[in-house]
Amino acid sequence: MIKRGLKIALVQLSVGPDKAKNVEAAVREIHKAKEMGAQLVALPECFNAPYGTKYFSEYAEEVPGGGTSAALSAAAAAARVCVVGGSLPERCGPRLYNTCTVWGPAGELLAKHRKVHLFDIDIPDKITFRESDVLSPGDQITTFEYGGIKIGLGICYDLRFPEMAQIMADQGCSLLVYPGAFNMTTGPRHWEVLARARASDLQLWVALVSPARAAAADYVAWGHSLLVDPWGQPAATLGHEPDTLLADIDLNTVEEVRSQIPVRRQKRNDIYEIVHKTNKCQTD
Ligand SMILES: O=C(O)CCC(=O)C(=O)O
Repeated sequence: MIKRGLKIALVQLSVGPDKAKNVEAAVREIHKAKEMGAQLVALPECFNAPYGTKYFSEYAEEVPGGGTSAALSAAAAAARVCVVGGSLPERCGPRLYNTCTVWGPAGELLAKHRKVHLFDIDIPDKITFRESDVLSPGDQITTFEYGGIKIGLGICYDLRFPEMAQIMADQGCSLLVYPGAFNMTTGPRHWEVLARARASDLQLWVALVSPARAAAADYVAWGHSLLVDPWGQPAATLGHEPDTLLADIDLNTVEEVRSQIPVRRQKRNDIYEIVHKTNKCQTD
């Protein structure tokens, strides 16, 4: 069988308060990943700023147009790789978004995804977080093609919404990439199980990319960036230190699982259905 696929790198960056240093580190890791053979390099959620509602406005930039977008575009072009640029706080007029950009190997913007589901939770004595105090939600589902693979994008909390992943699978995705930063409460409980649920339900590859854990940060990320195969099995995983996961996405595995367990054809669309409502309002 001819091997069809893509070598991907998930870069578990250490993120601190110095934006320029964060972006420089990301660029350095993109080049290192390319040297290791990666064709697609993915960064974590909020990779250019500490994660927290009090930081979003200070670190926000126009996307594209800001310095971080320019640096990612230039790095993708110089390394000739596809870069899934984690996420960064985006400023658009009076609004702020949590936004992922994707850059092609000529430095072109291939996709832009604004986090659709904002992270608002309250677990007493553990974690209370309200992104919606400062961020606006995106209103579109985002997919793009690279290296013959259709890829779907979500950001962190988006992972909890199976309908969104289902629509991306229905649109032909074989890989879903979620830059994310789960925490020390929900990380150990849900990070891996959610990735495995999406992968096994939809019979596709799922990649989660976290920042490295920084014990002194206001928000302590769980780490454990992870790739799950279309059987729902972890194919590779990191600890919580800064590190890069390098792995092959094999498209044949998608077809193998889908033909051997044909749930996609066995769905009962006569009794249930998921509907994608395209939203024509987002203009920028
Ligand atoms: O869903 C979770 O438990 C964590 C989500 C999160 O940290 C985020 O959306 O940034």
